[in-house]
Amino acid sequence: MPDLAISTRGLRKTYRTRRGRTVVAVQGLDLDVPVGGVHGFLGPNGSGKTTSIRMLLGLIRADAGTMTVFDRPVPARLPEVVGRVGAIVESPKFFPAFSGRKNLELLAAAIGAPKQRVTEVLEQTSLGERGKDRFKGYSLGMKQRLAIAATLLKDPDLLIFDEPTNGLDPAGIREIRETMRGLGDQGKTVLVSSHILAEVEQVADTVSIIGHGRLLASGTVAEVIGGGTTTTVKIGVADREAATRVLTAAGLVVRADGNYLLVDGVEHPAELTKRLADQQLYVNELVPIRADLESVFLELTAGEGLA
Ligand SMILES: Nc1ncnc2c1ncn2[C@@H]1O[C@H](COP(=O)(O)OP(=O)(O)OP(=O)(O)O)[C@@H](O)[C@H]1O
Repeated sequence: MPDLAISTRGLRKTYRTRRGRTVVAVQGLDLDVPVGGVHGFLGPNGSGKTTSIRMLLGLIRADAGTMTVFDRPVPARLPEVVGRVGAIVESPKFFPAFSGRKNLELLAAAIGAPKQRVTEVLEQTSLGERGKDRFKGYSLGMKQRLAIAATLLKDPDLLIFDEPTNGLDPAGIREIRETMRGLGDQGKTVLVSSHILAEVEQVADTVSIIGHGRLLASGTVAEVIGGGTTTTVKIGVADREAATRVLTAAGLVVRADGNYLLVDGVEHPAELTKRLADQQLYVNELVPIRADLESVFLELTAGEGLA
């Protein structure tokens, strides 16, 4: 077993809504995050990611279960490790009229971080040149990177980012991804939650997939992809609409891809061609696509999280 930055066992949290309804947000979550590298914490909206992160950070109390951060039971011994943890759970507040650098200098002074750290963290988040510009002129991606820079001030070993790319354009998403990859490569542990697999697949070393507050799969990206028994195939067929109807009725997930169809969850491609041929629909091209995390995710979380 590798060294773990985070470990939870049987973690559980129930909310009571104002109308008296009970919502089980996290139900018996077992999560292991190895030390070093980027770990994707993945699940559909409402699957319990934010709730789990808030419990780990001691922001809300768990109903049951155990958690450790760097082998210390939390929340009991959180004070011993809190200095090694940086998190962005909600967007921090910065002064709009001050530059990014000035904002960071104020924060550094408040937490007792050396002033030269500010230059380092601006570099680490590729904000170096724009550090002297006013915060209010920053793009959303730059604001988010400044938030990451702020968490880096105290040089934490574990960084926790809850949906850091929400609302960003593709360029902003790429910048955040590169920042996370850089941190992982330096030996930091980065836990990043997301409901969008494509974003995390490219950057994560290991992943945990959750649904309805429970662990559905975990391991290296290759292990999780390899664990699926089915694959995605790309097919060319003249009447795509009719083919979609036939395949959907057979329980397969069909997506349009230009003049082709992508069919997820295929066990035997031959069966698919036979099914279509039975309806006088003839496949003129069939290419098995490497199983990707997206199709594994869709399979694992089918029907999950739509509370
Ligand atoms: N304060 C609360 N009171 C009542 N129910 C809540 C509260 N916070 C979260 N929930 C419910 O708990 C479940 C898990 O929510 P949570 O925010 O942890 O999921 P998530 O995976 O982070 O989703 P998202 O990606 O949408 O943030 C959802 O059904 C949500 O509606």
